[in-house]
Amino acid sequence: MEKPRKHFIDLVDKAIVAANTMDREELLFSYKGILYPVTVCSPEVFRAMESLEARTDDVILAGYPKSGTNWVGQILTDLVATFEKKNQDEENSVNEEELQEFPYLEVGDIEKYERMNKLPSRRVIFTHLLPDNLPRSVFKNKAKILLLIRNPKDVATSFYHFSNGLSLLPSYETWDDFFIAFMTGKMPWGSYFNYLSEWNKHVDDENIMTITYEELKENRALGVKNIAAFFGISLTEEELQSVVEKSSFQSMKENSPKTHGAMGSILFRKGGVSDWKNLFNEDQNQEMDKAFEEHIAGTKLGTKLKYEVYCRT
Ligand SMILES: Nc1ncnc2c1ncn2[C@@H]1O[C@H](COP(=O)(O)OS(=O)(=O)O)[C@@H](OP(=O)(O)O)[C@H]1O
Repeated sequence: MEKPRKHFIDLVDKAIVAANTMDREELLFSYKGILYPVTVCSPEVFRAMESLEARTDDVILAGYPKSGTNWVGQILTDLVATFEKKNQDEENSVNEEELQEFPYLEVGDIEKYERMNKLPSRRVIFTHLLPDNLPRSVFKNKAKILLLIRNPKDVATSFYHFSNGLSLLPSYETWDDFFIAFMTGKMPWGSYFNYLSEWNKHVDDENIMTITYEELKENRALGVKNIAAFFGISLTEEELQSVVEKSSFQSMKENSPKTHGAMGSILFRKGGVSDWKNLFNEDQNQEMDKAFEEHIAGTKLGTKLKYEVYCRT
């Protein structure tokens, strides 16, 4: 990921230019009852996505927006690239530049999936989508999925700052306005509580591993090791250590002009745990605690989130 990701940066830059000419009300569209940004998604692309032929050796990262998908995505991309590099003979080596697609499955053009069907393994794919909105072949062909979740108060906090920083998303005059929209699911990619409930139905699938943002924060080296083992990526301690080092917040932020262009300074914001304490008032805390109790507490994903540790005052 050290090389500039031109395709990524170009796509985001074009979307920013388009969004700058639009009214706030025009920025999102609804597809199957869920909102998405018009500048990077479209119904035509969602329909074309069904033609993706998922493979058992695909490396899929699923995470709601702001749960750390760019972070874990970097870890996965680096793990796969390191593994492929040492296992590839020179003659069959492929030009990585030509192979690059925008890493988020649902972002691109209608021909993207036909191109992806021709890419060699292993493909690394990120997505913010609900399980039911993924191409059916993902579950049918038992592609491996790493499900990333983050405590809902920090997700909301991160989403608020991102919405106000990036013109692709509707901005909010106040945190209180954003909080209402978040709690009522009027967010791009839908409600986070619904996201957790829907993915919770798959949590026991043998091809799914769940990891939390907070556990990765606490022990990145262990997280990287577990992720590599789940995908059957066998690397030396030194190689793993290099992946760990390159995925520190500091290192990714410094490298972000090359990897993310203008969006980098907005995306790599604080990269920590508990920033929600700077925004939530007492009523909002109670409202989210109640929603968590109603929708997620007691489920496997709910337990994994350690709400008592990360979300109580
Ligand atoms: N290396 C590393 N370590 C720790 N945290 C990191 C890292 N990289 C990104 N981040 C933080 O992840 C948040 C962005 O989440 P996403 O990448 O899922 O955003 S997006 O929805 O795909 O735009 C966003 O969280 P906040 O800082 O709380 O806003 C990023 O800072």
